[in-house]
Amino acid sequence: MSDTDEERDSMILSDEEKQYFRALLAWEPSNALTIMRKRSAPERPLAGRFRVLVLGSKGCGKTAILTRFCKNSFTGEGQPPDSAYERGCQRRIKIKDQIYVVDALELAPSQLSEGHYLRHAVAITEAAVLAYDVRSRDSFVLVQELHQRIQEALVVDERQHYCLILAGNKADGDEDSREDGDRMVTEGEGYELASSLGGGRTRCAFRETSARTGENVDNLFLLLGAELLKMRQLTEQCQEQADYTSMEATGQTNGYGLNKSPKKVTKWRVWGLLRRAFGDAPRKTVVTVV
Ligand SMILES: Nc1nc2c(ncn2[C@@H]2O[C@H](COP(=O)(O)OP(=O)(O)OP(=O)(O)O)[C@@H](O)[C@H]2O)c(=O)[nH]1
Repeated sequence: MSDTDEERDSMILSDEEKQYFRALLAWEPSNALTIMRKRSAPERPLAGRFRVLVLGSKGCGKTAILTRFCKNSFTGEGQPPDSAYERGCQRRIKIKDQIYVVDALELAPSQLSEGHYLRHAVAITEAAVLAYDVRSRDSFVLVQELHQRIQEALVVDERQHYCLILAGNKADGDEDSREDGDRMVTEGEGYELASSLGGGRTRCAFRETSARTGENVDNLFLLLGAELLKMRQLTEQCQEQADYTSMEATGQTNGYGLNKSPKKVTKWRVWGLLRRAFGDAPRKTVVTVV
């Protein structure tokens, strides 16, 4: 490969972009202490880490969701967001008595217009919160586009997993208040979209959230975390099965006929396992909407 090809393949990033992704990849607890929500639980060894993207249209409440998740506060409707959380935050969560760190990263809508940003962000994360504003039809439409673009950004790797959760934010209109009249997307439409993003036997769900009241905000990340653990376990099992089948096949090449090499047989068996677990997910990736 020539230098020019290499340059084309690699991302050309501005200093600010480099800083952003570097911070994202090397975010150590010491850096995050100032912005991490203080927990009273004693320090325990980490069982793992989840890297989660938070995407959505301008003003749908991405920073507010992160501020609620990491600091358990809300700056107030119409107020500028807490700048400490504009690009992401980090927080520990507990799943089945184990402690995990969530690295949550926000991509600004301006960054979404540049394809390489989203591609790179998807490549270094395992899951995304697709947020929309229940008072904005446009934000709901954008979420569908984002889903499509994430699919395109996912690397062609049969073992890669990527989980999604839909979040219909600002679902805090009081029945008697003006806000409820502002709602443009019903809860039913949210459920419908979530199931269309899944399909087959893939579990489809979504949550309506409110960064203002805190409703379901923690749940978004807990659900994603639990789903990622399941996906990791499944990937591991598939890998083990693939290794085993590969070894088996190497010793019995005669049994597979002319058109099926041991490698192909292994590939099909792995696919069989994934399909059995998740139904007819897209061919290239396993995308789960929890
Ligand atoms: N009522 C209500 N207002 C919210 C909620 N979440 C965010 N807001 C308000 O919506 C506005 C935009 O919130 P942000 O968190 O800045 O939205 P964002 O998606 O990060 O915006 P960009 O970074 O510009 O893309 C702010 O005025 C928030 O106070 C919510 O759950 N309920």
